[in-house]
Amino acid sequence: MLAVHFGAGNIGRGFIGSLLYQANYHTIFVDVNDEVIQKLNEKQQYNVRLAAETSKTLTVKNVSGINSISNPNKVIQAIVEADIVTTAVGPNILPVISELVAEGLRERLKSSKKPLNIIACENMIGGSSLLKEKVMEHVTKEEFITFDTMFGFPNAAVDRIVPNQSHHDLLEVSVEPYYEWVVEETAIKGEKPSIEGITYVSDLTPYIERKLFTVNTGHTVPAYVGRYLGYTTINDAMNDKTVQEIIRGALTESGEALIQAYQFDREKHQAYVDKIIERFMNPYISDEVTRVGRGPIRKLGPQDRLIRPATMYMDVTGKAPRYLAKTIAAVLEYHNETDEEAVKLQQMITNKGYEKTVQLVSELDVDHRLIPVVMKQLEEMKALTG
Ligand SMILES: NC(=O)c1ccc[n+]([C@@H]2O[C@H](COP(=O)([O-])OP(=O)(O)OC[C@H]3O[C@@H](n4cnc5c(N)ncnc54)[C@H](O)[C@@H]3O)[C@@H](O)[C@H]2O)c1
Ligand SMILES: O=P(O)(O)OC[C@@H](O)[C@@H](O)[C@H](O)[C@H](O)CO
Repeated sequence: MLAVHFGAGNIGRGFIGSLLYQANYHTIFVDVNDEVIQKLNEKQQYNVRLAAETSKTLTVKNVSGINSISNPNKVIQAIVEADIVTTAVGPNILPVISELVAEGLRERLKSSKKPLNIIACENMIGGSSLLKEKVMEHVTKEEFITFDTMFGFPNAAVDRIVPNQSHHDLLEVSVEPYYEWVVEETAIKGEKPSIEGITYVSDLTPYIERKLFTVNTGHTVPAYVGRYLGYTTINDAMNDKTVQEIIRGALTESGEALIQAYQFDREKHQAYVDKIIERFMNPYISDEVTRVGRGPIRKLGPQDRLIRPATMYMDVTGKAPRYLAKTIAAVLEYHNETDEEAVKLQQMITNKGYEKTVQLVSELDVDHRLIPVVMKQLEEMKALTG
């Protein structure tokens, strides 16, 4: 069995790659990082270490790599032979890989009648649907129906904290023990991939929203409020009383929105929140606030982890989401010269001001009630820290 996985980064190697190996796949990683690709081909294996009190190590074998810049034809051939295609490249890169995926699928149709599923494992709503939309932009009208019939793009939710790595061995990855991979069964074409660790569901929406608006919403608090307060790691930020108050408050607000939208059981949802806070405090993982805070413009997007739960909360309760607004205010104060989106956000703020910037990036109506709530929290935050 052959898996082609785009993105040999943290979650690619540390999560998807390890489950594929355990399900007896040979995984070809496709990446633009030549150093990682060369090492994968040289070693053909790597270690995944569980960051816990009793650390266990899994050696992931049967792996190789292709550099998609220097060897696009090899990627196309790999897609021809694949039994599954997965991605973990980041939401902004899905459009970038779409043409190559389309070429691979087109080539496959010349010699195979076997359906194929392409699963985007990204932190976003509708990741595989977006990839499908972008792939279809490279397909002719005549090809469209065949592509649509033969190739499934089931959406997915993936959860495992995999920080940036700094091991002597370039391929080694430390990961938290917890994981969850939920896939939309109804969009599968042909046989359902048998991979232990995947939970198939008929409607992914409650799962992806629960994950994104709890794990990722929660994560923004130690990242942005933590950075504002001068912390560099998530663990250190999580030990701060202000961060603890804001994370509990923000997750109560997003929780209320989710509970009312999907009729989640309150007690079970609270247990889910408590478990997540515990995961953020895992002393065996060191995660940087700049990794978790990367891409602040994406994170202020209309469907993403802050704006969407904040507007859902306002819609269901009629109240102002104080803690989510505080966190959005902290995003507006996020400075990081090495993060392109952070630089762009600050340039927008300099040119257009806070209010216009938040309105533009969140795509909220100019008179949306959330905007003054965020501005009020921003003022309070600045007054507190002088
Ligand atoms: N790290 C986590 O804790 C975690 C958990 C769940 C989901 N995710 C999601 O997984 C995705 C990847 O995150 P990550 O943390 O692994 O990031 P990462 O930066 O470690 O990995 C991304 C990889 O994609 C590669 N890449 C970039 N452009 C490419 C291209 N054109 N073709 C092929 N590969 C390309 C990069 O070189 C890199 O190796 C994101 O959507 C993220 O939100 C991450
Ligand atoms: O990957 P991002 O940039 O969307 O979000 C940063 C973190 O919140 C994220 O990577 C989490 O660690 C992960 O989603 C946990 O499952």
